[in-house]
Amino acid sequence: MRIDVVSIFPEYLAPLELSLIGKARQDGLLDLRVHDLRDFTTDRHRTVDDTPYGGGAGMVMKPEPWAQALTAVAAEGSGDAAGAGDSGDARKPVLIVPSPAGERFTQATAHQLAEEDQLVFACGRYEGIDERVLEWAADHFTVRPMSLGDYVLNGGEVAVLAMVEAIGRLLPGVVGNPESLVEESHSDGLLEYPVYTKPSSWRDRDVPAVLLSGNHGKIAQWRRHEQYRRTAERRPDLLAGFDAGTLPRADRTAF
Ligand SMILES: Nc1nc2cc(Br)ccc2s1
Repeated sequence: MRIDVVSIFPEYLAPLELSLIGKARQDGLLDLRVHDLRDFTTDRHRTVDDTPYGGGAGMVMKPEPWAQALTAVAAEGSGDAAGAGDSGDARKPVLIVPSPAGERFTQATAHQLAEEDQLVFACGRYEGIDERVLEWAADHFTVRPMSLGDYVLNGGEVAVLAMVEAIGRLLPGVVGNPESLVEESHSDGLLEYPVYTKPSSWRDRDVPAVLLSGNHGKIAQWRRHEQYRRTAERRPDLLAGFDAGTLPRADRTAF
């Protein structure tokens, strides 16, 4: 997979050189490139913003630098994709625009995006990007404004760090033990169960006895119960679409 990130603060994306994602890049499992939007300006001041039509506070990101940057990264990516296979049927790259006004990014979204050939992340700043950029981009990209939650940041970079990690860790070979991707929060519609390690008694708090029993059937049942209990307590909204029939019988009406 190829990922391009366009930002006026490319150094914000430096954490993507570390840890699992950094190693995936070194191992050639992920081709991630960060671009400075100002490199696509043409004036001596490398201007990327201007005042909003209709008035109001703050500044809006100018359209032309974005069009230049997105055209460049799409062209680079299509060259890679064409090289990847003789079919030449590379899909349009996906343009992900972090925004409080976007669709909700979930674990399901991460799995879906991990299947794409190229992702391009456009990091807005100020009051946002001129809307005509997203309209224009629809001819060249699948455009997806994306929200991590109902709060406002100062720019899209922090959201991109989170999404790239959530997507990158799903790529083949990135996580050492793929099994660890299976029992995670949201992987089966529920929150994950609590985990424990040595010592079995710590500051007068004991590990649940079932986990020391060696009875794998009971352990699996206890873990499922805990997933459901936690989800009912912390995220009842997730239970709306959940099939309780997959629960141990005693749990089906317990909450
Ligand atoms: N939650 C989010 N807030 C923001 C703010 C700006 Br400015 C750009 C992107 C995002 S995503």
